[in-house]
Amino acid sequence: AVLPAPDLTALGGRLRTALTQGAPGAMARIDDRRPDDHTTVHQAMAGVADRGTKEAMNTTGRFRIGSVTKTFSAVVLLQLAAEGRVRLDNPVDHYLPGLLPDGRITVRHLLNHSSGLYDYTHDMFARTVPGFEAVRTRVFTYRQLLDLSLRHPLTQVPGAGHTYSNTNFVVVGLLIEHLTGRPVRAEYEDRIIRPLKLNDTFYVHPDTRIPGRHVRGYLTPDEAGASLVDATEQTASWAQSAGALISSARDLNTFLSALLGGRLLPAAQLTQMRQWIPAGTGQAYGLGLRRRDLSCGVSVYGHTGAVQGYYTYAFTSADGRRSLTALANASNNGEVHRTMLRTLEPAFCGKQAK
Ligand SMILES: C[C@@H](NC(=O)[C@@H](C)NC(=O)CCCC[C@H](NC(=O)C[NH3+])C(=O)[O-])C(=O)O
Repeated sequence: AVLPAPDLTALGGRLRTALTQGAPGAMARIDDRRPDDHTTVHQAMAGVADRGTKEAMNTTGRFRIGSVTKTFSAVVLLQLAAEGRVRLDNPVDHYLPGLLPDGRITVRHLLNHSSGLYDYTHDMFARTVPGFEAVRTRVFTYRQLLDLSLRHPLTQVPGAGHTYSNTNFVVVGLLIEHLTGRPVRAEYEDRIIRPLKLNDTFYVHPDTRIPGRHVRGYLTPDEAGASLVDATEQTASWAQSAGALISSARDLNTFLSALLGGRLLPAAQLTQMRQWIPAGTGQAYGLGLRRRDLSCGVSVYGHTGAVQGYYTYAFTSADGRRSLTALANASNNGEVHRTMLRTLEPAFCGKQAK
């Protein structure tokens, strides 16, 4: 179905609102492949990419994409499933005996966040800035992150519904490395980054630097009125296969368009990825993929990301012809998060009745 033209005025308004709510900068890029197969690129930006130099926000800089990484990890595991090297409904125990405390947890439970594994980031970041400072240069093994989770009992019976947990995609990373004998970086590069020519997309863990031209990210402390913390440099080792990729608006739009356009996974696996379980009002979760149902009746597919200093929103239409990536270089700021989610409507529903 042909979508209405994006409402760029409303989109720009949302970005400016995010600035009034505390984001140093915000931007959005829409790639729109029309029926005649010409692609139009729309861009909007506001504020600064760097509070020190006052460099203007831009849509070409690289940034930390947080949990949008989970969609990349899910694609790798689903490609392995297509190659017959893993079965989604096998228990994780079948591949990694004794790793998890409950033999009922399957590979699918990891990918749709229904395993019940406790999310260790709840403890790690209970106090936002001290928690970040304690881990920003640390390097964790997957096993250490899993051990932090296993200090807590399962939060639910495996398969009993969607309960989001970063731990699930740490185990996915462990599983990918076990099945392939290679680091997840090599699998991202060989299966996604190189084939799609994602030249702004990197997995540099545990290096703390963002390669090349990038947007600086600013963490909002819990204490009202406290100064923003420049969180640009970190190992992101607390996240790894759950959130440590670096990318750009162009590359994420290319990635999601290719994914929903059927150019990354065989049809059978894309169908599995779109097996939805409810995940809140107008939301559902598939396998490493979020679905959001917009007010105009359009559903969009992708993922959000929240890593210190960066909020990412990356979604595409059902056929992958229109993709939006929006970024605010702020985090731990609920108002900015809610405002940036409201870039989806102008991007995919166009002009709304006032
Ligand atoms: C939401 C998003 N999830 C992610 O991107 C994952 C990688 N991030 C988190 O789980 C939040 C970590 C804390 C961020 C910190 N917050 C705090 O420290 C709060 N005390 C911050 O906002 O920077 C998703 O899946 O959609």
